[in-house]
Amino acid sequence: MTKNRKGTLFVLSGPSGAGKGTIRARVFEALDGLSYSVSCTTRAPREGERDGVDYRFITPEDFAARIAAGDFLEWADVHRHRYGTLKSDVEKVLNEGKDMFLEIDVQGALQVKKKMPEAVTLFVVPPSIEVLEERLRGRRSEGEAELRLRLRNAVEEMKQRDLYDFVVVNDSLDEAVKRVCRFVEQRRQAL
Ligand SMILES: Nc1ncnc2c1ncn2[C@@H]1O[C@H](COP(=O)(O)OP(=O)(O)OP(=O)(O)O)[C@@H](O)[C@H]1O
Ligand SMILES: Nc1nc2c(ncn2[C@@H]2O[C@H](COP(=O)(O)O)[C@@H](O)[C@H]2O)c(=O)[nH]1
Repeated sequence: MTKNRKGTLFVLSGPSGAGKGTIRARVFEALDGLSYSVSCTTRAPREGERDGVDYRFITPEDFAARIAAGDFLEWADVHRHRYGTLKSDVEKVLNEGKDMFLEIDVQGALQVKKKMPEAVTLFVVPPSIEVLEERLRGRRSEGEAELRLRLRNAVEEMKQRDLYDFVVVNDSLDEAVKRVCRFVEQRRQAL
């Protein structure tokens, strides 16, 4: 039987290093029928990242052209780079009745909620700034200046958490994944 309802858009947000990507990967293993929106970014690929899988890596010129063309559902300058979600990707998946996850920063999440109040927003909080720093350092993905910038931005981003539909503290990963899965399932069943 084909579903004629639109899919649900889940927006996973929170500071860099809070664990969004880690939680999302585990939620996708646990739950069926979720799609992921591959964002565009002007940042350079990290070791192991693949174009079209982790991000669409595009030039600042291409990014600007896409803004001018109105291609983005949301976009933002985050930690000195640009990131954006393509409207066409989201519309296609939701119109097929499938549920989709975005994994984006706070500015982007608030833009989406304004345009699509029916979107469901989730905020991942690290147990503390000290633990966030440890985890970011452990990931070894940024140099010192970029890491310090991400930590400074985290303090401001965390002040926005009350604007979200659901907040999860990522202390024990298993617990955080369980809570997010339970919340997503409840939202899916409520429709
Ligand atoms: N509950 C946890 N306990 C210990 N380490 C964790 C936990 N959750 C995530 N991590 C580790 O913390 C680091 C940051 O996690 P992750 O990359 O998922 O964060 P993120 O929010 O997606 O970051 P970004 O926004 O920069 O992409 C990773 O090395 C990850 O393995
Ligand atoms: N507003 C948007 N933010 C995005 C998007 N894709 C990723 N992000 C966020 O940017 C930071 C940094 O990411 P990183 O991969 O360089 O560590 C992080 O908070 C991401 O969630 C997007 O399309 N729009």
